[in-house]
Amino acid sequence: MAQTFYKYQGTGNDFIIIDNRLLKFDKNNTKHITGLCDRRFGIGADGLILLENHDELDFKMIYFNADGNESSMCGNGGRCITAFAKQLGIIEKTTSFEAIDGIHDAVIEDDMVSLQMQNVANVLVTKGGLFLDTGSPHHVQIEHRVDHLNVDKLGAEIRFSGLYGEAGSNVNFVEQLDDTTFKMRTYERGVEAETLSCGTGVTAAAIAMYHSNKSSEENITIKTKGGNLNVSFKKTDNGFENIWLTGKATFVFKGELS
Ligand SMILES: N[C@H](CCC[C@H](N)C(=O)O)C(=O)O
Repeated sequence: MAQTFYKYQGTGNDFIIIDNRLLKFDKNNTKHITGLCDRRFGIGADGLILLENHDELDFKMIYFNADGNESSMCGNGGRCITAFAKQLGIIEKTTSFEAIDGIHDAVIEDDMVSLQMQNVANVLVTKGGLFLDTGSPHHVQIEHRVDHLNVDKLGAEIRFSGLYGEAGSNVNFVEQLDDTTFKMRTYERGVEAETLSCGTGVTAAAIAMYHSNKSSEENITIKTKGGNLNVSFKKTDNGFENIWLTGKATFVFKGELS
């Protein structure tokens, strides 16, 4: 029987999402996942997400980058799978689900989804910027103007520089607009190109801007090519807690895998 797929986008970060509660999808077929994510020979997406059953929670999220490899947490994907779970009738307005970095709560209101992110204990100084892990690893550096940057080139140089070992890191370029607003572009590991937004990256940038005293607010708006995202958090003695990533998550179309 053909498998149905759903295409979602969260502020321009786009995903193929599949209801895999019957465990029929071959997670080890990297070539198949890469093919589905290919923008010419396949459906086209930055990543592929599986929704599976969980013993106690509403569902489990499994995330693959467009390179076909299972990856670390995807913030925009977490927002989109929440909207997908509502579309399937698994949840109403709130949920708790498990992802690779732990348990996430989320709240959905119309097409806006707020996703709680894992706490962040450390923000490290690195070559040219800051490094932190918000469920995925992120290099964050401040630029005067991000619009004119060659993000694919600069991002790849940092991502493959060895600065972050074999695993590498996502790379974020941030421009300050005012005390609570920043513009940002991201080179995404595993997509190996600029994406229109990156949820864990936006979260990292907001925290990095507060950490470096560029903002004094615990509620920051990040403008990305794909749309605006909001990050709220609480600074505590243990770092950053009660971190919420909020933005639109939209169903685009559904189809059948051949
Ligand atoms: N490419 C990332 C995972 C997806 C992150 C991004 N799509 C998000 O919304 O957080 C990585 O390999 O670390």
